[in-house]
Amino acid sequence: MTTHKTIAIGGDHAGFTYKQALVQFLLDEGYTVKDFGTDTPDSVDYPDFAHPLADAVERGEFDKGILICGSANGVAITANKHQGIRAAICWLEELAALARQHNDANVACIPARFIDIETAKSIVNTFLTTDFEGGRHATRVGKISC
Ligand SMILES: O=C(CO)[C@H](O)[C@H](O)[C@H](O)COP(=O)(O)O
Repeated sequence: MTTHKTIAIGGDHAGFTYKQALVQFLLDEGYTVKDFGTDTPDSVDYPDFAHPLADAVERGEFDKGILICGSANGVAITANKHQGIRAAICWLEELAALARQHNDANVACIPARFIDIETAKSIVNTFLTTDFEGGRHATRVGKISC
């Protein structure tokens, strides 16, 4: 269970089934969730879903974002085009923790074709329950935007 947090989630067809499972997982954990789609397993283009989610997270409408595609590369590349987004590809729980602790990541990108759904749930949980460490890391994060 968590303090009430609002989560944006989205992805392409390769992430569809994982997105559906993760939405239910997040709701069961007590989060408020907005699903940015896609809404079917039919082939789509990941930027069409990653950009609107990144815009909304960048505007502060959500505490964190979760993006899912086959390798996570496409959604990460797209989301990181947004100045206010720090999107990290997370295929291990430890990488999700470090993305929060050291990089203050606000979007986790999940490679649906390379991990199982229970690992994906654990990664998302770790990402959403790990705090930024600040200190020396805050100095570095402050230098990211050009
Ligand atoms: O951008 C990607 C590759 O890094 C994503 O993993 C997409 O999900 C993938 O390209 C979709 O591939 P498909 O053959 O069109 O299903």
